[in-house]
Amino acid sequence: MTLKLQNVSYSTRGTALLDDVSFEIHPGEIVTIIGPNGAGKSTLLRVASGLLPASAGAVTLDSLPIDQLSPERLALRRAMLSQETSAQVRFTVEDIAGMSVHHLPRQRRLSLVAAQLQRVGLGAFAQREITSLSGGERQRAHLARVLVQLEAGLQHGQPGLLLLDEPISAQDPARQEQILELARDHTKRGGTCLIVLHDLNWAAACSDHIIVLNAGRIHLQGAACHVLTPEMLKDVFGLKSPRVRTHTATQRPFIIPHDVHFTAPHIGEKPPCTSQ
Ligand SMILES: Nc1ncnc2c1ncn2[C@@H]1O[C@H](COP(=O)(O)OP(=O)(O)OP(=O)(O)O)[C@@H](O)[C@H]1O
Repeated sequence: MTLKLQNVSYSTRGTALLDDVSFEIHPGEIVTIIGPNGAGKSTLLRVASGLLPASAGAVTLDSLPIDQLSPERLALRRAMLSQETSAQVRFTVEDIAGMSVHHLPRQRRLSLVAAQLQRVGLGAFAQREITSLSGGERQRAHLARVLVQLEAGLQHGQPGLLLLDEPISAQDPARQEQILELARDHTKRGGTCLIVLHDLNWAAACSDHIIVLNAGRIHLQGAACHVLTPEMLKDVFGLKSPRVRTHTATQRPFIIPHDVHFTAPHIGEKPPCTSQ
């Protein structure tokens, strides 16, 4: 599934939240969007998913204008994990994960749900109420729902578009790795993936292409090594003294976000890492 945005803008109540955004994602690729709070990342994901209509420009999925796809056809082609995964209602985890495929025969639905709950580490949680889960578990229950939707769509054609808005924000380090591996598995099968990430080192590690969004506009886009520079980190994120190194094994950049400015006031009383 190829996603293409051409000169896309989005405004609401006279405020421009996205301005002239263009990029493409092809099957097999992970593209990440990074940018400061309020840059427009979630808005961009919603416009790319067809949940919000672009005010100007075009969004297409395999050359089809997204606003011409019925909700049913759209649901077979793309699935999105939103940033907000709070739950007030007393659904079970199994109910949540199966929400997008309630129209399928029961056995088929349950087997799809069981497989995806297993993949996100919630195999034993199917009958738990969603309200009883921790924040990280709840986020993974919703991820299972998204994966179920994509698996169901697979029966009707090629692997779809996976849109993830901060999918690792509530996860411990091992789960962060696991979730980004699930995204990579999706692209290895020919799927397409667009992810919003705040963790710049994970963005460096997992992306084929990075889009830096600032104040609704694309500031820069390209490979991690071209995008994640000290200049960009200062200009866009306002970091005072970022350092960028290159991982010797992967040749990808990694960022040390702060230097002596952050630690200096605390130095003096006790060195942080002395042996006993
Ligand atoms: N309905 C709306 N009306 C007015 N402003 C809005 C509306 N929705 C979002 N905004 C504003 O648009 C900007 C972009 O919001 P968005 O949620 O896309 O940012 P983001 O980059 O995802 O931020 P974060 O990193 O904090 O999640 C924010 O300043 C937000 O307050």
